[in-house]
Amino acid sequence: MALLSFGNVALLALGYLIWCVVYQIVYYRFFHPLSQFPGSFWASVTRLWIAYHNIKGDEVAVLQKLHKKYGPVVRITPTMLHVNDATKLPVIYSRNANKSQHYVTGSFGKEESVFNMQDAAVHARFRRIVAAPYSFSNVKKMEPLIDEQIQNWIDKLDEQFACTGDKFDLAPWAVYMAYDVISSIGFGAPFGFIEQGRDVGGLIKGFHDGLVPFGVMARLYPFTKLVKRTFLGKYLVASPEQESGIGALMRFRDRLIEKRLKDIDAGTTNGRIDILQTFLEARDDNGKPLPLDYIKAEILLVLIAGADTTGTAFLAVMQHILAHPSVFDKVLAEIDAATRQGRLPAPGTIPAYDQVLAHCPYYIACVREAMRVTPAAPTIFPRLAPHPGGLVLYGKHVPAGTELTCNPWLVHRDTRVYGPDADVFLPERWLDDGPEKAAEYARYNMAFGYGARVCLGKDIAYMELFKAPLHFLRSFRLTVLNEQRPARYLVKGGVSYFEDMWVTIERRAPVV
Ligand code: HEM
Repeated sequence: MALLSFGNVALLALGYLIWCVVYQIVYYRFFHPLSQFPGSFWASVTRLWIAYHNIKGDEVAVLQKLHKKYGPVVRITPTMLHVNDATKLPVIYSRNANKSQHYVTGSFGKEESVFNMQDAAVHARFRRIVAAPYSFSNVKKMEPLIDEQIQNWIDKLDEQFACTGDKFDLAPWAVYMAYDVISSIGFGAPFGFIEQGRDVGGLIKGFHDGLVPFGVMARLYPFTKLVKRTFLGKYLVASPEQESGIGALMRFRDRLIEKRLKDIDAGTTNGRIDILQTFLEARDDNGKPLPLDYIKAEILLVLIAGADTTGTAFLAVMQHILAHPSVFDKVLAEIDAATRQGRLPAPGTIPAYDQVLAHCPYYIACVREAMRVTPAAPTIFPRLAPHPGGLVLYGKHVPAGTELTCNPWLVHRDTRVYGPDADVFLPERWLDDGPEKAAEYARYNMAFGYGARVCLGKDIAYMELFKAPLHFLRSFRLTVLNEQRPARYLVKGGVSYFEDMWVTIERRAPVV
């Protein structure tokens, strides 16, 4: 009887807990195969270390410091290595590399999209099916839809701010444009961010609010998986019933899909070419339509992956150009010269993608350089070392199944590739270092991810970024209200965004 007293049971439980903690520390620090790799003590024994730095927002800075101290490979969780050598990207992100369980959070709902499918073979099968609407030839067809939203945006800014002289925060306004572009090419109609001049339905705020929980859930995945099996799971898995930002996005998506299905029944889709229609018309390898729940997951991904990221990239381009007066002058001189020579259309018309690419190399270099120095997703993207055999890094064996990751922020600052000024925003490097070096910069670029899982919306994003900031700069003369610090750059859960880019604008005189 005495043996089973409450005190003894509690002692037993405490003893067991202490044994688990001691085992975790001793095994992972001294006996685990990754114990041969350097890093912080706490990182080697618990995932709480990286979750803590992710919440604190200094994950990248801490990793950078560790690499300075220990070299190109450091251990950042008990089972994960971080590599800052850009030339190792093709090895780590090889075609058959599976994603790790870091991706299974439930933050985007129950159903998986191509983004969080872990198995490389399963992903390859689905990616083949859903890739068509993202192909460059399809994006070219969408160019007029993208132009329409950019022009609406410019007109609205003109009416609301250029004509009045009122100051405004460019940060949310850039994201408004990106949301309306995505909804226009994704579903055939803009959400109405530009027209209403506000965060419709709180989607942007909701998305930003969800970033920290998303980052933490991904980093603590064994714990996340465990909780998802309990009654608390419903709070971790996003659903349309939730009041969260993702819940709002899901409801919005469901309404759009419902309406589209009705249009299809009524025969009133009028030959649409948007992404939703392409998914609804897609067939799997057996000629069957894709399950509706799966289409919903892919459409949600378009909303989540495509708007905020592009808005951030737009603002990164602006921030760097504005912070460097010589770059600003050079960009405008190039645009104006191309306009005078008739290589770009008159300022009232948005230049075609091909025109910008052919006649504004310096501007294009600014876009590439801004995305190099300030990537929209400065976070970890873990893959598993291949089965069987694993791989070898700097002479050390990395066992199969080990999590390996790079981070765009850090590989883009690799002095082995970019030289001692890797930290500096220098668009000239893309032009003056010669075509071979530029090809090398492109080869080791991770702004859109890497390898077989590289961003499907890359061409859509480039289409927007090659046009919208350029058209904005040639349309308005800009005054930044806080020249010392044009904007605040925040990283939450591994995703970055800008706030407080206050400016005034006036219409630019036509180029003669
Ligand atoms: C500047 C804008 C963008 C950036 C920086 C960006 C970044 C990324 C990154 C880093 C990944 C890879 C994630 C990983 O390896 O786990 C990714 C994947 C993806 N992105 Fe983007 N993205 C952008 C715009 C877009 C747009 C506009 C869309 C769609 C309209 C989109 C759709 C996707 C999809 C579907 C995937 C998953 C691809 C796959 O796993 O096969 N993205 N994106």
